[in-house]
Amino acid sequence: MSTVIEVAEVGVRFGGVQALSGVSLAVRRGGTCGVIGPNGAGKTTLFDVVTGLRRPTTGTVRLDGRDVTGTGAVRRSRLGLRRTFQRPQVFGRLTVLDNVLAAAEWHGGGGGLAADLVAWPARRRLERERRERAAAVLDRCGIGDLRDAHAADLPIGQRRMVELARAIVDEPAVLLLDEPTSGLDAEQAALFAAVVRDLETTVLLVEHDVGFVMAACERVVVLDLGKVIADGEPARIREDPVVRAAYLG
Ligand SMILES: Nc1ncnc2c1ncn2[C@@H]1O[C@H](COP(=O)(O)OP(=O)(O)OP(=O)(O)O)[C@@H](O)[C@H]1O
Repeated sequence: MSTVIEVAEVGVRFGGVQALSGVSLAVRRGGTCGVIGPNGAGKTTLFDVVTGLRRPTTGTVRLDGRDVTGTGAVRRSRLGLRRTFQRPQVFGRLTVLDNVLAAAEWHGGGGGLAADLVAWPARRRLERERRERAAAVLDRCGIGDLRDAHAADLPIGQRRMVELARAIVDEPAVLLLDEPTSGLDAEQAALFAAVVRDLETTVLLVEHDVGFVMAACERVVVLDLGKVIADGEPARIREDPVVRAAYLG
């Protein structure tokens, strides 16, 4: 099984603070990996390095075998990387369905008015398929009945589900989730974990809620003081004495 996300010997230094040192991890195609660790462990910094918001001081990042260490966030998104944010980013004035449609790529092509007229039936079919795809994703995320609501009127938990629907509607190659459960109630968190587990996408997530990470991820990496102190299956991580001492207590 090939590796899609590969972080090799990454170090990040902020002045006198070594936020990450010698961090390596690899996520296989279709795998779901969660990163946990106490406050200040370096989770956000690692996330920013993978999304392209921060260039590491040392080490390399590869996406699907391609070295992207010096590649910006926009270009990484063109390579099929999508992310969500700690505060959900949605268009408040648009309906829930339109939020997802705005994120769903339009494969109908350009060509102006003449091309529009000639290709009209085919484009109408593509548009219908796109709407069906968007509606199906909303159902999957448990917000199908909210399709006509304005995103701004929704509580944060539902807005987070809208953001997830937007992120997965095009079945991205790689999905990064930053603190996905903040604002979710227990039922929404369970649904979120189930949706993420069923994705064929390769997923890396950073999260405080250890229970969620154990439920949603097949792999867990534990950071402490900028270093990987454990990396393995949830059951093993839960029992790991080093992790218990540093973090789980
Ligand atoms: N821009 C910055 N300038 C200086 N130091 C920083 C910067 N960003 C992070 N740090 C430091 O790097 C270390 C790792 O921070 P980071 O935010 O990555 O940890 P974290 O695990 O995400 O923490 P939290 O769980 O609190 O969000 C901390 O010591 C932090 O103070």
